[in-house]
Amino acid sequence: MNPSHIRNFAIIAHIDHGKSTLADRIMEQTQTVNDRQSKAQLLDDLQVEQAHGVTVKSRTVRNYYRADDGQEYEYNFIDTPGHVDFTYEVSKSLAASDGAILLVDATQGVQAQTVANLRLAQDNHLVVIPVVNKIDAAAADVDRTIAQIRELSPEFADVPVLKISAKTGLNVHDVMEAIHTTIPAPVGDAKAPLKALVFDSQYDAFKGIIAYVRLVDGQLKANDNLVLMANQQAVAANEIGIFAPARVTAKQLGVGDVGYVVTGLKDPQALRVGDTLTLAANPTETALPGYEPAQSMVFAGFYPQGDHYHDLQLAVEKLALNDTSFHYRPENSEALGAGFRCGFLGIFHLQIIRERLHDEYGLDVLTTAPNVTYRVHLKNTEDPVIVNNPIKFPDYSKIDFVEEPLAKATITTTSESLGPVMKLADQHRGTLQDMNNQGDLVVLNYELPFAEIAYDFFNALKSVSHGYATLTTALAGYDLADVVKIEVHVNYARVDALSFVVHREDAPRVAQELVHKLKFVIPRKLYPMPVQSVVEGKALARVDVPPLRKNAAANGEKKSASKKAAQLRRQSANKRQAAHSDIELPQEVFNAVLDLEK
Ligand SMILES: Nc1nc2c(ncn2[C@@H]2O[C@H](COP(=O)(O)OP(=O)(O)OP(=O)(O)O)[C@@H](O)[C@H]2O)c(=O)[nH]1
Repeated sequence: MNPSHIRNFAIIAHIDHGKSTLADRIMEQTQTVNDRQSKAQLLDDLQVEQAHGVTVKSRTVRNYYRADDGQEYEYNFIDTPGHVDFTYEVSKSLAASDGAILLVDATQGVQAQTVANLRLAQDNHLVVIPVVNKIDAAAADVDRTIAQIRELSPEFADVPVLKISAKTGLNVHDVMEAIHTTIPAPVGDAKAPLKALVFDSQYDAFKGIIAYVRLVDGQLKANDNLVLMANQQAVAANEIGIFAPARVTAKQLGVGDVGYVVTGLKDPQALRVGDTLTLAANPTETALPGYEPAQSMVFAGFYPQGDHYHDLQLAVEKLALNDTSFHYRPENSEALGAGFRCGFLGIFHLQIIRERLHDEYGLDVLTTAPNVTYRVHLKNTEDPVIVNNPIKFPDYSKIDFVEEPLAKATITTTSESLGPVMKLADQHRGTLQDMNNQGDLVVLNYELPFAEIAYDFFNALKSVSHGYATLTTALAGYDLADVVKIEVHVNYARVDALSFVVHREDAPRVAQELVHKLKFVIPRKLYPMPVQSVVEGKALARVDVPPLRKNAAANGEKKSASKKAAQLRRQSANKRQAAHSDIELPQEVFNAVLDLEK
């Protein structure tokens, strides 16, 4: 299609404000999907997405729209995730778009993520169409929401704000029209050498790596010989096509088109999102700017259960290709053997990756307690040691001082919950930087240690604010931290995979809580086993895991024969387990560490 009739746009919004619902309506109105395909949510097809009701991966779909002016337009839209952990996915989608629809729920008004996503869109110089959604809902306050939108940015001061219900379809037609009248057509040179941005990728079991591309200049034809500019990797365009929303093959893609290339590459490391694809025979001179790689904020160990190391290796490689903000590298633990140290954008991201391993690869992994990256300065050395695995935390006698990452956290909340929210931030060592009002909401800027928000801060925030407060975070640098490593010894032997780092003042309390939790989850042996929390060489807390029950056959209690037999069976099962390895570490043991109030 002529580029003047193409529109590439993203839909951005706060979580649950209705992006996926609007995407479904757009596909219906353009007959991209027929009724038979029309499930409740067409786009959120990952199992994790349906389970949590949130979008995790961005999606791309091409639609053809016959506009009121009689012309046909090609609408490529990219549905984006709304959860704070997935901002990186949003910025990738925006780099492939020329405009964005900013959706605001009329029952909730402007929220923190609305503001954050609008900033991202403005950073990418996108034209933004403001839209109020859910006007059908009883609790909708349309006028207030419009007033809030106008306050958000001078560019909204006197543009029309559309009022729709994505659920009923009311006024969605106005959005369809605004897209071609407001968002600019892509600009590019069809005669120049091919220049295509790889903005996402996916691993297909049969076809290998599939690159999602947006063409900037030139043309791309099936069977072209291509090259990835970052590492000069050769790529054969075995198959090219578009998303409708499933993949549909095409013969050629032109300026402004969004589509896919089946690269034939099998090694998940071979392709980096953000790279530029060009023709091998006639390459473009300069690559596109690409993106900064996402920075992992939270780390945890993944270990296979049973004999599945290689399955886990393949699975994490493929997941990392599909989700470029997920990082991994091999690591070893004395207690658990070979596994991976994985980096995530946040705890919710960790949870999603675990669930995807389960749903998409049938793998259940043991997950060690998450932690942030510490900079440990040793005595008599210049450069700090970077530690993102507590096992590697240096011995306290060698440490001069430690620094931990600080987060700049922006909390948006209602004035009613201001008190409890500030108290919570205080309890988590937050320092208030500034505070201002945005309509009926209060925006608080805090600096607080990343470790404090890495665990359950978000859930606690939701609970003290009755679900209203939202949070966005960014790395603000590093700061001195008085932290210590807690080691767990079971039966006088250190279990390395259970080590974690806490603030010194919390150590005595956490050490006590931990051993009491472990008492009930460490599998029992025939003899009592001491469990100790050790900090800087001293045992701060101890409990004894009681031995397995007395021998059922030998005890003198009067019991019916069948009860005795059942008890014997249970007991021999326990014995078999105990004989297996010295100390077994089921996930519950790690959960005891995960659930601690640190
Ligand atoms: N009443 C009403 N409910 C709506 C409307 N649009 C969406 N919803 C509901 O709002 C909820 C969230 O909608 P989604 O489309 O899943 O929201 P989303 O923004 O895609 O959410 P994430 O993918 O999690 O970021 C769903 O229960 C929808 O049925 C609307 O116009 N009116």
